Amino acid sequence: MPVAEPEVGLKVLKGLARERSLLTALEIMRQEVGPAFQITLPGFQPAVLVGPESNRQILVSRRAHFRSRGPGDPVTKLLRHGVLVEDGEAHDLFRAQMEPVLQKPQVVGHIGRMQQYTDRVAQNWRDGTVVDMLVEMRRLALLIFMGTLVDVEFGPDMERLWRPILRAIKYISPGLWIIWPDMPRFGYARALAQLDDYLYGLIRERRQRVAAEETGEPSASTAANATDLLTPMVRNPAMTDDLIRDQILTMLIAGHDTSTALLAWALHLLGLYPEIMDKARAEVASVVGGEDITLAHVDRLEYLDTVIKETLRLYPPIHVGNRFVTEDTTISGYDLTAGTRVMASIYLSHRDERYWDAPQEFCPERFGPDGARVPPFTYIPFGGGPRVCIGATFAQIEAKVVLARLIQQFTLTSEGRKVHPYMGATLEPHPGVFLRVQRRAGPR
Ligand code: HEM
Repeated sequence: MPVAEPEVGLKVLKGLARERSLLTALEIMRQEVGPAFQITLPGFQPAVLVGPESNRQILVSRRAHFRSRGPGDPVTKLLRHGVLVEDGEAHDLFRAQMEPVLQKPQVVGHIGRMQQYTDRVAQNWRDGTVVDMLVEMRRLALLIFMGTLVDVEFGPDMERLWRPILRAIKYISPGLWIIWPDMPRFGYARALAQLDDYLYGLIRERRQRVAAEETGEPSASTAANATDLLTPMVRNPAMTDDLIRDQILTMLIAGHDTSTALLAWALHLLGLYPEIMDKARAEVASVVGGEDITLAHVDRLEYLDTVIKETLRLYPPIHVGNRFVTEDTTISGYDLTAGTRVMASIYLSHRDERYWDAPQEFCPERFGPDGARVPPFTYIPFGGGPRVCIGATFAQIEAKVVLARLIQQFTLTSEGRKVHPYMGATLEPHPGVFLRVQRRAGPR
């Protein structure tokens, strides 16, 4: 596997110091070394692979030569037997259990609630003030995820659980643990226990609700044709409280932190490019007008769809597919020995000059009818193959509803503050997305 010459190493260090972003380091390595390279830091020597052929082999054709997580990985420690951690049969069983709720016919049933939650968050914005959309979109993504996919009102618990959730995200974000897997992690235990208390409490309540329905007692909602993730799990005798906790926490983290990033990036880019914002607004005005958003509108918001796709290209919230080689294998002609950490760089594939025109530019039109096509597995914001994102449909519908509603209701203008991508659990706009909000006059 190619490695960087010392002078490239120097360039990388300079880039790091200038941009304060590890992505800059990866971009310099890609430019100087090529689409496959090995990082050679003490204790951290992943093989980084870029481009459709590598992506296809890692995600599909040679996937049996990899596993997703190491035992010392904080993701494994936190999410235990969650679908994101498990491989093989256990993975397939958990996944099959959750998939029906995440199909389009079920997800579109949540459009009304997605919009209501958007209104609820936005009603606290004071006209003319500057709002940090990174924070607001997290609030919203949490309300939407819990309200629709867990069927629980999260509002009353938001403030109490805000910090524990951020601690859980920090716990799994890249850090020193990558080179020192057993390092002591102070300052997390209490927050994570608080989150667990909440989740186990939810499971207990749901078991009671389902039991009450089965004995014919009246209850708040019907579990029989549930469209949430929790109720069917509670009904499944094979699912213990621990296993359910692992799946719900997995989905809560994977399902809201990514949406937070996507929505915040999209608003950042729309704020930065007023002419693209104007086009999106014109489309929302002509398709939705002053009405509430319905499935028919969602399907017809084609330009907004390209804005979302292009946002995911430039700033994929999950910017890398991490794998470990379990048996010696070859990817794109490079030999990889068992035990090697492999990073399929979604970020670099999405900016690969071999496949994209002007890859650094924000240009939604490239996903429109006249845009140039790229080879399969070049654009993989949701991964691919059997581990493709289980929430991809949900996330895309949610993004459209939220953005369309905000564009319909508000004029959003950028404060022009510099933003850079920060590698947390997801790729986040750092230090935040500061937009001035002005409620639009006219019919609601
Ligand atoms: C913009 C939003 C989202 C993005 C960009 C995204 C991206 C991804 C990517 C790239 C993967 C594959 C990772 C890999 O192969 O290593 C993935 C997997 C996953 N995503 Fe998402 N995701 C999003 C939203 C969601 C939502 C809303 C949920 C849940 C409701 C979710 C749950 C999961 C789970 C559980 C997996 C693991 C699937 C498996 O291993 O079988 N994601 N996601």
